[in-house]
Amino acid sequence: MATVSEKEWTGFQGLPAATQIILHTLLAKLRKQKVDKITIVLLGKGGVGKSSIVNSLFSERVAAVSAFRSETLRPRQYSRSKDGFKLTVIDTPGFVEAGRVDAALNSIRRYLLGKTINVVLYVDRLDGPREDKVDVKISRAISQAFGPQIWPHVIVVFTHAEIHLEDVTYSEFVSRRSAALRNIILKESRFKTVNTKVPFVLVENCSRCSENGEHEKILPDGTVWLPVLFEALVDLVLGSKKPILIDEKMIGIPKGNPLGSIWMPLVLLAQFVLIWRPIRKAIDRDLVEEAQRHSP
Ligand SMILES: Nc1nc2c(ncn2[C@@H]2O[C@H](COP(=O)(O)OP(=O)(O)OP(=O)(O)O)[C@@H](O)[C@H]2O)c(=O)[nH]1
Repeated sequence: MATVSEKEWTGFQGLPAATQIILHTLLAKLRKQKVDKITIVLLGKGGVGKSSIVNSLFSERVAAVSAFRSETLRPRQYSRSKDGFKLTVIDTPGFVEAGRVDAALNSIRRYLLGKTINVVLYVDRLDGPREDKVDVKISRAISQAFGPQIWPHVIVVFTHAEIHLEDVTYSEFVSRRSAALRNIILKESRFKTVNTKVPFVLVENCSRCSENGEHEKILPDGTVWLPVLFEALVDLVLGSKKPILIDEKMIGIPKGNPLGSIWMPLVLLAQFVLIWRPIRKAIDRDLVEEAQRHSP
């Protein structure tokens, strides 16, 4: 059973004033379109910063984070409300172990069954070596687990985005990394909507991240990333992407065994012809013989 906590979005007040102004504008935009709630699901490998994103989004330490062990052993749902708007974030355990997609993905999709979501944040680290083969497996697994229709709801989030490079500029590095992952997603997802690009956002969750004069966290190129993340969320939600219901049809969890329902009458008929009819005949024969033996 998931832990559900729904509280006032108090962390909002702790955000830098400039960020609050942008978020107020975004909330007004949502209100205008009569959107009073957004549900986000975080997916990705273990230790890439999913729980830290929950904390960054709420600007409050709601999810446990550890550098040494996985704190999210099962999906957990957090909600915060502000001025009639409710933000729900579902944190999930990493589903890739030693480069392989593991059973955690199955438990995640079962947890999500019956839930309506707006956005999936597919999280990976920007730093570190590229693992195209693993990215292929993850993209394929997400498509198989939720169906290709999930992809228009996905934003790729690269964490650990405060990196300092020597041989290449920051923007070049970011565009190479994002293009590589996007291409993999487009190829593996069977998501072929023309002109659709999977959006991506850069995030730096570290509390020691560089700041601008307004105390907003910034990336090496000066981007204030938290408002950019919220803008991407709102753009996706308002960009005619209706919320998606994770139902049995979508995730392919069968209600029963269809093969069983086709074959069962034949199995019963075969049992009747091959087993019960001969037994019944033998019993009738025995009864006749028994009656003949006892007759005078
Ligand atoms: N420098 C830096 N550290 C980060 C960032 N995001 C997360 N971390 C650190 O990475 C470690 C793992 O972060 P989590 O948020 O627990 O990662 P997770 O994906 O939720 O991990 P699981 O629970 O194993 O799935 C923690 O020590 C975080 O402080 C980031 O953007 N930059």
